[in-house]
Amino acid sequence: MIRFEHVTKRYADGTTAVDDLSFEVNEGELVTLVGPSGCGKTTTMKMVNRLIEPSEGRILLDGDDISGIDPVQLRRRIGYVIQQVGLFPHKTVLDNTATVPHLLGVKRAKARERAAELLDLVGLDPRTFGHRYPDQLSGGQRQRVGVARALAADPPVLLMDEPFGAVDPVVREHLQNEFLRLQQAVRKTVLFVTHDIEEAVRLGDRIAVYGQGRIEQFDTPSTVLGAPATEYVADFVGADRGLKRLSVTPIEESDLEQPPVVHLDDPLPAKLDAPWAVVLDGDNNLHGWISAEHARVHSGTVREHARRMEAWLPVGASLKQAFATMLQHDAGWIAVIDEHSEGRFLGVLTPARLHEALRRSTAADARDIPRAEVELETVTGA
Ligand SMILES: Nc1ncnc2c1ncn2[C@@H]1O[C@H](COP(=O)(O)OP(=O)(O)OP(=O)(O)O)[C@@H](O)[C@H]1O
Repeated sequence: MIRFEHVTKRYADGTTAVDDLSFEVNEGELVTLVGPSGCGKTTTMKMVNRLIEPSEGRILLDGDDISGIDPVQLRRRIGYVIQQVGLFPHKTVLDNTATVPHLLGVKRAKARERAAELLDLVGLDPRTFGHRYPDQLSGGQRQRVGVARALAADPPVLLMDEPFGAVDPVVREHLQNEFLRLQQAVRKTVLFVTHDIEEAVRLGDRIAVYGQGRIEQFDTPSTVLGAPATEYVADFVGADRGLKRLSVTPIEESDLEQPPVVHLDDPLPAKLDAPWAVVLDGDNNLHGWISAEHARVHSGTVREHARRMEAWLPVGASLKQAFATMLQHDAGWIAVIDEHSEGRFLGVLTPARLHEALRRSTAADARDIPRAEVELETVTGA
């Protein structure tokens, strides 16, 4: 979708901001460009919409060399979101959002209708916010308007330059989560510049870690964290990269342990093969749990004695969420369910399994093979 071929940018004063850069962003993919200040991220991005022209090499958009596309035409295919949102101060939020489609010839009423939908999509109720002016919004709300406006012309490509850089960390995380949800719905091809490695790994399908004018590693967040290509990348992602990995590694079904299971209408079991059993209802959905000791000394049905289970997560949630849930509920294990089939119980995740999952995913990423096919022994060297 976006392809850089040996692109170099030298500024007039001799600064080489980008040096022989080649990489490709696939359709519908979100790639984050991350690196320290001055490493060439913004220069890279601005060459895509021809705000900056490369000195050497070429950039292709959907197979077309962009140097042959009229910049105005080109920018219609590319939404652009920057930190200083650049909203028109004298226009309402609704009109700010409707500006581009209106310029492109969409009738004003239709453009406003579309703008209202987009504001809704980015979490701003158009009835509350549509008629406000930019200075009547918080920083986070202004950023959302910026995103809505960039999406208004429905461009296939979005360029985002530190769009959430100016808001406090809590709002920032909120905006990031909203943006991820939005991206799942709209599936744009996104280049996202940030100097924050946390933001890069949270948002990126793949991340490009920049050194001076060059990409040091271009890979999935879990591979960059699990197997940094160079010392520089290892340093940049930080000594706590193991912790960061938790947040980008999902719980998979193959990670789960199968404990003893009883059903609500069963009589209390006199003996269990484990200190506890998971309790399911008639549809095999999670109900709760029961301890073996309790079952041994009482009588009646499971229903009368089962305890509710608070510590559960859907499959696909991150290992970090799993760890947090264990801590929050002071639980030695958590139940994992399939949200897509009305909460069917899939198994449990224990701390040992969590640890295995993390190690297995590092090894799989490093060797580019599916996680389920990696044996733990081959990782630990046992
Ligand atoms: N117009 C210019 N003329 C000369 N040098 C420039 C110009 N614009 C940028 N540079 C230099 O090019 C290098 C890359 O700048 P760029 O803005 O792409 O970095 P960046 O990674 O986006 O940094 P930041 O995170 O601070 O925005 C820097 O050394 C910068 O000083």
